[in-house]
Amino acid sequence: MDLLVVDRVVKNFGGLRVLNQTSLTVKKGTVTALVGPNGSGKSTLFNVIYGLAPADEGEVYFQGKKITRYPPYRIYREGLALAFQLPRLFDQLPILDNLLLAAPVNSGENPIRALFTRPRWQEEERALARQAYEVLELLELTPLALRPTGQLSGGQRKLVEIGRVLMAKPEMILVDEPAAGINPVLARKIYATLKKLQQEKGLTLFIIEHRLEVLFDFADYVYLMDAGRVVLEGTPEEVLAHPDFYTIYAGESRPWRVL
Ligand SMILES: Nc1ncnc2c1ncn2[C@@H]1O[C@H](COP(=O)(O)OP(=O)(O)OP(=O)(O)O)[C@@H](O)[C@H]1O
Repeated sequence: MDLLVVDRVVKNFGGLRVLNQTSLTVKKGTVTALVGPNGSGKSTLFNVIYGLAPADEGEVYFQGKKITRYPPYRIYREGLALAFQLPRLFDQLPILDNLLLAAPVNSGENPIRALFTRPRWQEEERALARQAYEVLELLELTPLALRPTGQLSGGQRKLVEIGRVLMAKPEMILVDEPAAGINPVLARKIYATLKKLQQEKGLTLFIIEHRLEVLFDFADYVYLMDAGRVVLEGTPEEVLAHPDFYTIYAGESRPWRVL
């Protein structure tokens, strides 16, 4: 089943056409990769999908519903979340609090209602704490739960950002460069965690990444973008074996591929 459908999307910035009739689909329960040279339009496509930049033409559908001109908060409520490349976290607060603050609004936050519905919001708070600890466990961050988020490494911050997004129990997450600036061992750990989310929680992941040597070991399907268009697609093996892949992607032959 196609969870996300991008249909002939056009996005212009001034005189520059950044997305040029971009079309692709993401199947439910897959890890799908979006790769391409710098400036090919990958992040712009994520911004259009997530409602941060309105499309000039074309449509975006999520679970069969047209979401093209929805604002981000409505898209989030529909079950599609974006994990930012530079995590937006409260550095003074512990990891646990960052997760609790990311949870959808609950009845205890309205002081008048809270006065009359105490048992209910207390139970909600307990359920949220249980959920936050489940997320921490899944990301193997439990020992750091009470550590101020500002003290974490870049890779750990990315995991907390993914945890923050998981608190909304999304169907699908757009992840922009989870391994950027991260050492190879931690990059692999982040991808192993993402794969675990797919396998254990049935999550669908759509990931932009330049670290192909890590990404392609975990992806089920790959789209290669160039100048605002999808120019190649298939399994990682099919895409890597295509004679044009390296020319389009890097303009040279496999310097980064560890065989
Ligand atoms: N808000 C904006 N205003 C003007 N131009 C923009 C804006 N956002 C992106 N662009 C331009 O759109 C083009 C595509 O940018 P985008 O960030 O989508 O590419 P990308 O494929 O994600 O690149 P990278 O791999 O380097 O992150 C670039 O030429 C960029 O300068």
